[in-house]
Amino acid sequence: MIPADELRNAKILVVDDCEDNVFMQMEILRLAGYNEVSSCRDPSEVVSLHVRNSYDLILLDMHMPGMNGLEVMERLREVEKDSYLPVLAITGDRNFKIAALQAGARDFLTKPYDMTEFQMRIRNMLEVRLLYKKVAEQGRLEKEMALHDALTGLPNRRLLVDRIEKSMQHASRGHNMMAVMYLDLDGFKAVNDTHGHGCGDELLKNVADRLRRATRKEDTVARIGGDEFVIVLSDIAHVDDVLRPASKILRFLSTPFDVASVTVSVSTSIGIAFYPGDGNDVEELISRADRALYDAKRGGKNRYHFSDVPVLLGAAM
Ligand SMILES: Nc1nc2c(ncn2[C@@H]2O[C@H](COP(=O)(O)OP(=O)(O)OP(=O)(O)O)[C@@H](O)[C@H]2O)c(=O)[nH]1
Repeated sequence: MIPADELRNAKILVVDDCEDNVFMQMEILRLAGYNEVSSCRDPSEVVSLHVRNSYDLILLDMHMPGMNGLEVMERLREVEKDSYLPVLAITGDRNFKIAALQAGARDFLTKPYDMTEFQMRIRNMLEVRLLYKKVAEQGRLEKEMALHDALTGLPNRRLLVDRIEKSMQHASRGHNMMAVMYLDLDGFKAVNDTHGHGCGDELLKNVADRLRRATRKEDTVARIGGDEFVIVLSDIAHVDDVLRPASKILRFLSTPFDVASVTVSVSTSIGIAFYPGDGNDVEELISRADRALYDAKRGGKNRYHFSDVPVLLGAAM
């Protein structure tokens, strides 16, 4: 059920060209305890007001000069993204009831209306509207959780695959390159072993923040496992477009972290693969970057290693 204070704070718009009607409805709503009620006497303003304020309920008079309630609803449908029109149609003409419902109104009141009926219908409509919003928000959160890592909030492997695909398509259209950087922290296990798993978790969150800061907004930073991260770099035209962020990341992550009241030090090794030079599909690119990462680890850690740099970037280096 919807808590009473949420109902009282629902946003309501009264639309009627007649000042007396507006006054009376506002009074009834005020007496019923609703705090967020506003009004409008010009039907042509309803859509822009709704876009700005996203009302939970619009009490809409059907007969207004210039634009009737049905026309207002038609325009509201164009802007209402989730196709739920929170409209309670008010009409003195019984023949208008069906047309109003067909146009998308959730309920109607026929004038003259009974005060109690007016209040009950408003309450019922608001309950449904607010429940609908909760369900939609829950769905959005679940979708978000399915694509993000719970600890750091970064994209997970599923979303990463999609981002790499899009970046490859973008590179292909622009006759450009993109790069996949595969990172694995050096010495992370020792942090867990010495300071505990909680401290290790905090460190991973701090690493995620620094990686975000070391990259551009349009790049994707994903966490795909324990201490493993992947970064997608789009619009690569020159080797410097990769060398610069790679060096920055090495520098950022080898700077000590203050976590859980201790200072800990790690570094990172990075393997880098390019599209189209190193592969033409997502899994191949990730696996080439992973192998390059292995070479970086074997080469002494705290460094980056290209998958196939001489072939791809010979001219640029
Ligand atoms: N705190 C924490 N630890 C994790 C998580 N997931 C995996 N781990 C641990 O992370 C460690 C990763 O192992 P390694 O990559 O071999 O550790 P490392 O010391 O960085 O090894 P090198 O890469 O060789 O330097 C393991 O000890 C895992 O148990 C997590 O979500 N939180």
